[in-house]
Amino acid sequence: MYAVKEMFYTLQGEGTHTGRAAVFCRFAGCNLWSGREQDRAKADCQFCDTDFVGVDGEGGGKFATADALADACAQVAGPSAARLVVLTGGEPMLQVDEALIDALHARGFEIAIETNGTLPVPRAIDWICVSPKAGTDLRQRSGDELKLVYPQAGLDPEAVAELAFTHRYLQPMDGPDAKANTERAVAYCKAHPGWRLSLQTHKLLGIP
Ligand SMILES: C[S@@+](CC[C@H](N)C(=O)[O-])C[C@H]1O[C@@H](n2cnc3c(N)ncnc32)[C@H](O)[C@@H]1O
Ligand SMILES: Nc1nc2[nH]cc(C(=O)O)c2c(=O)[nH]1
Ligand code: SF4
Ligand SMILES: [Mg+2]
Repeated sequence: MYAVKEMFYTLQGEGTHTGRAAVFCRFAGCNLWSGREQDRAKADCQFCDTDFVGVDGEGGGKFATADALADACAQVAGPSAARLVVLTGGEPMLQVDEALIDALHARGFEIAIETNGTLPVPRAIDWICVSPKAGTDLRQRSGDELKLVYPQAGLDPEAVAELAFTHRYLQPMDGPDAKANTERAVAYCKAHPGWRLSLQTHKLLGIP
């Protein structure tokens, strides 16, 4: 059984594939925060911008089998739509398994994942984006893109710069200090050109 908060068709807003049409499948639940506001201050990840609690969002629900969930992803995309699916959450690696990967591939999907890296990701996934969180145990230490939310107290970019990722991004932390965080991220990228800036362009556009 898979618990999905919401599923929607939009443009990837972040990272290398910014601007690419994709189905987003947002799994319910995370191992670094309950998702309840009253728990945020004591959570392992305190800056989350996402509601991943429950299965009540648009296109969300409980899916009994991998085939049922993959069929739903195909339906959200529509017949002529892009065959890219982004598995996110919450923390998708709490639920993603080989059966789902196979079922999505069988329907012609290229599979990308957005993960906090605390759980290993199967290499059968086509695009692995890891976004490490300060103070957590990073187990997925390689992949296609490293997307560090910046700044994070206790997690300097230098500490993860040598990990085996093809692309490295700083993504300004959204929230009350978004403007200052963006300025700091710009300055860091200028001083350390191995890092590029990732903006959350869907927020700028006002799309999901
Ligand atoms: C909501 S998370 C879900 C996937 C996974 N749990 C993770 O953290 O990577 C999706 C992406 O949004 C980023 N993100 C979450 N809150 C953010 C914020 N306040 N500002 C900028 N990026 C944020 C995460 O770091 C991650 O790259
Ligand atoms: N458009 C859009 N792009 C995204 N890239 C990563 C997202 C996420 O929440 O994982 C996200 C999202 O929520 N919307
Ligand atoms: S790990 Fe990801 S989903 Fe979980 S609380 Fe942090 S940003 Fe949100
Ligand atoms: Mg998001």
